[in-house]
Amino acid sequence: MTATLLNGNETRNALFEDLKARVAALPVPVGLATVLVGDDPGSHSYVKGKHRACEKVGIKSIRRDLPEATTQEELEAVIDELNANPEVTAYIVQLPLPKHLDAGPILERIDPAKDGDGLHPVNLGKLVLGIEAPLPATPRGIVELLRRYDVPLAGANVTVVGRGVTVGRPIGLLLTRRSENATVTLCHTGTKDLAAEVRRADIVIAGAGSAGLITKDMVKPGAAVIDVGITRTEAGLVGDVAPDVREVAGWLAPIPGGAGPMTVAMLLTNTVEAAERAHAAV
Ligand SMILES: Nc1nc(=O)c2c([nH]1)NC[C@@H]1CN(c3ccc(C(=O)N[C@@H](CCC(=O)O)C(=O)O)cc3)C=[N+]21
Repeated sequence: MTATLLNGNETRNALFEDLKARVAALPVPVGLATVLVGDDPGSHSYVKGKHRACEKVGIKSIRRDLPEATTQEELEAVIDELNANPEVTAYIVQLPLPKHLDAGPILERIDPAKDGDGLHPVNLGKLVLGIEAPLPATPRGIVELLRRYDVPLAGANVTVVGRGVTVGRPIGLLLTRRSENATVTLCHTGTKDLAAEVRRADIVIAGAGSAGLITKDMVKPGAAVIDVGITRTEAGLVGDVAPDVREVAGWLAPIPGGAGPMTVAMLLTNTVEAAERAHAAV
């Protein structure tokens, strides 16, 4: 028995079709901007993917590519410009920023209504409170992927590995909403017995960024396993989930082709929803 593939590429394509129709139905143009500082090859490749996605959906894409030597003040001025720019429905600042820049004040400066990532402090606060707002893109993509494949969520025991702000911290907030009703355990480097926590999970979400951390012996037969821990090596992308896990898992969202494409789909979904909200408000 080998795991059913949770196909993020196919699911993204289906979501793009839906978004394309929603963009076409809006009386106003929709625009997504990216801010990229420096020349990290990984970041360049991700940003390129986001612009390619915009093209497919009919969203105007706007790029602000800045040199490595950009100062905090210069970057803040770009944020202010994008906040004020009526062509920009939503945008993201590609992370990580170069070491001399302080990401916190930059991310807080983004207009929360234009937050493509759903990671602005105000929007994370709204998620805690259950108030509608842009949702964290990767967690939202994971929940959507599980739903599309009918992986049971209500009452499921979910073990999340990794407490990062983009995945591990917020995904529990999504999965424990009444509409999802899962029970969530958050594991991290201080967890006493990681193998035991993973072994009792119906769903494992691995976003620690530690290549091959989740091994076959740790996974309950039939469990759904979502790999979100990208490590770039000479040989290519490696996930947190060891390749032979597919022999025991019931479902597997791999790297590549799982949560990554879903993140891009949800960035665009947040953008279209921001346009729909802005339109409804006038
Ligand atoms: N402000 C910000 N927002 C982000 O959403 C953000 C970020 N910064 N910094 C970096 C991470 C990483 N990330 C990915 C998006 C898509 C794929 C993706 O589509 N991956 C393909 C493979 C792409 C490839 O081959 O490079 C896949 O998994 O199939 C992966 C990773 C978004 N991030």
